[in-house]
Amino acid sequence: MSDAKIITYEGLKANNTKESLYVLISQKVYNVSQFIDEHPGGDEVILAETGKDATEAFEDVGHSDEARSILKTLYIGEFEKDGVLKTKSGYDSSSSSSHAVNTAVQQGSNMMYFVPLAMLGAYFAWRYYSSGSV
Ligand code: HEM
Repeated sequence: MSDAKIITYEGLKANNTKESLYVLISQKVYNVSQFIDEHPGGDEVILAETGKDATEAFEDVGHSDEARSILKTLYIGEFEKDGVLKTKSGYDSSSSSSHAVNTAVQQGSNMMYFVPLAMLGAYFAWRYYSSGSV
């Protein structure tokens, strides 16, 4: 892909009109202007990601292979290698917020152990009491 068009951070930000709406997914840039009206998930969710790195938003939804093949038809070019989005401090704040998400997920998985254990405990307590009374 040596002849791929390179889109800079500024280019990504500048193409934010109805005619050319660029989103960044996995270091590739896509023009979604023709697609947003047809998006099954609605235009707002994509509009919220234009000019930004939409990789997480796109992957979190668990888009189908069909969605990925549509994506290919919208391809514009590659995002500049050390694009500001990856290195600028502005990006750090979003990565620290994703750290918060990771922590929440870890806490969530602790709960995943706790809840079945609590239910098991409740079950044995119930068995203990009900066997005593019968
Ligand atoms: C620009 C690239 C995108 C393409 C080509 C695309 C394509 C699609 C397609 C084809 C579907 C139907 C279900 C499927 O096949 O997976 C879908 C659903 C959906 N998309 Fe996207 N999408 C894009 C970006 C996004 C972004 C950035 C978000 C942000 C959160 C998003 C949120 C959703 C949601 C929530 C649904 C589920 C809608 C529902 O089932 O009610 N999509 N998308």
